[in-house]
Amino acid sequence: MAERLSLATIGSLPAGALRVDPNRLAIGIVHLGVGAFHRAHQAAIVDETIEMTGDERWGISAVTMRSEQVVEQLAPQDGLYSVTERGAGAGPIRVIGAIREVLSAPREPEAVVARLADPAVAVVTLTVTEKGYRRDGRTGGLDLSDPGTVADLGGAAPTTTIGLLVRGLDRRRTTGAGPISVVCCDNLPENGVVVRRLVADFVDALGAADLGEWIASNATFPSTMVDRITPATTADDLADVADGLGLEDRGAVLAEPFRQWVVEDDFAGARPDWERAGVQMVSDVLPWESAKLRLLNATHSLLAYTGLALGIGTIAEAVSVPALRRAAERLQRDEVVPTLIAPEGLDARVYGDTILERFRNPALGHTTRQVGSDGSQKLAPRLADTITGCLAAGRSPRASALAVAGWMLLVATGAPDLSDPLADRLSGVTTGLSTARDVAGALLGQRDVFPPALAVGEFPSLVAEAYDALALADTVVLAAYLDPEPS
Ligand SMILES: NC(=O)c1ccc[n+]([C@@H]2O[C@H](COP(=O)([O-])OP(=O)(O)OC[C@H]3O[C@@H](n4cnc5c(N)ncnc54)[C@H](O)[C@@H]3O)[C@@H](O)[C@H]2O)c1
Ligand SMILES: O=P(O)(O)OC[C@@H](O)[C@@H](O)[C@H](O)[C@H](O)CO
Repeated sequence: MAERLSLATIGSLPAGALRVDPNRLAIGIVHLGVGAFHRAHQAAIVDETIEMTGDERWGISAVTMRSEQVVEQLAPQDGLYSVTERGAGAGPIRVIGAIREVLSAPREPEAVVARLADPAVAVVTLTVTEKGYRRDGRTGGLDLSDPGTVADLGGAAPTTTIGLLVRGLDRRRTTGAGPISVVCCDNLPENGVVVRRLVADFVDALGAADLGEWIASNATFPSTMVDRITPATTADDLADVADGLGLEDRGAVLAEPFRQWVVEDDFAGARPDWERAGVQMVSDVLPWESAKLRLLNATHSLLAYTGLALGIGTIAEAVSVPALRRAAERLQRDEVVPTLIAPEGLDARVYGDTILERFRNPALGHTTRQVGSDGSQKLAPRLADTITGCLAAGRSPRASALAVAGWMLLVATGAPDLSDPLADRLSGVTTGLSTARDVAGALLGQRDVFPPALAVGEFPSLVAEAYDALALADTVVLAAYLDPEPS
């Protein structure tokens, strides 16, 4: 059994794997939600920025919001872990030194609040998944009936993302710790605007006007577009990494070589010189976010749900099935591209093609099940603008309807378990319904999942048609659904 990666064993690492000296770094960033994606994306970019600039203020305090597993993975390793790139153009393995502390919000909330209020901390980043924000799907604001939020508002030790964040902001206010920038890195449209609103909703519900004024003058919430396909690490991956590294690394992550981070340049205080590591600082992120969510994430969801319906395990396998590839191309070329305002200089069709190429990466093993999780939180942000745009332009959004139908089929049949926070209620909604039209009508009518515009007009019938085609699990039928004979 190989020794474990830690500060004590870095002397055995392959030459050049660790590029910054972890012992020299101060903590300047708090990250909430230290999952695989943060480790492969923001933390890796921070590490590279420190290497390129020599600015040692930006070590990361990484906070787990729920599971202790990541603490068990990273704390015995002094925060060190490796990033392995997989696929064409993969670079050498890199050990990341940027994470300098690992905290557990459920176990030590006061330590997290104290770190958020540390005057040396100027940036908070977040990847807590779409459901981690506890929004009311109908209004987009904070769900004030959520039990965790209710408890946080009542003054309990905070357990929710927004409750914890607000407690930290309040501590900064009362201690004069200085301005701070809150940088959401979850796949949500206008993610900075979303988090600003949720924080404001929480502060309003507290009735804390002073805090609200302090936040307005001292905190910013830049929106960001984040991109790097990062599957969950498997036991086989860990064994491969140990072979390459010569040390056991239980915190290892694997990702595609591609990565992109577009950040709204609206910071309240200092920030790392991320541009040196290729980050795009822009005045308006929205076109970038829309293009990515509507072309990449929506196509991902389409392949995940149709793939699951056909019993296909990975995205790379799904995109190689001709009928599913046709569905992906149809979604991108016929439904998204004509209804999207692309960022200046981006050819949306070429962007879509490169995304499909990335999905084909056979070395990633990104499962349809992982991509398909939490569908009730993801479908509308990824597809609603495309569907309404097509309907307004007289286009038939057949591929978008297929993605929605695929999700509905899984909800109605209950298999596999996709860990959706609304799973129980939604499967109850479909109990006893026997026709696709009834299932489509009932689920499209869920106001916290879909906007009202999708429940009227031709869209429900299209979803029902797609549902029937997909339920047969026959690629010939699917192909005929996607490209019907002209009547
Ligand atoms: N994995 C990717 O390819 C990728 C790419 C771009 C963006 N993202 C964004 O990052 C998010 C996390 O992805 P990941 O791959 O790190 O997933 P992960 O499962 O490895 O980590 C999820 C993190 O979110 C936290 N979390 C989950 N539910 C929560 C809740 N209800 N409240 C608070 N925290 C909660 C977990 O504790 C964990 O730290 C995604 O949901 C997405 O928004 C992921
Ligand atoms: O991470 P989620 O759960 O929001 O979505 C699943 C995938 O679509 C997503 O993680 C992509 O891999 C990622 O957004 C690529 O940058």
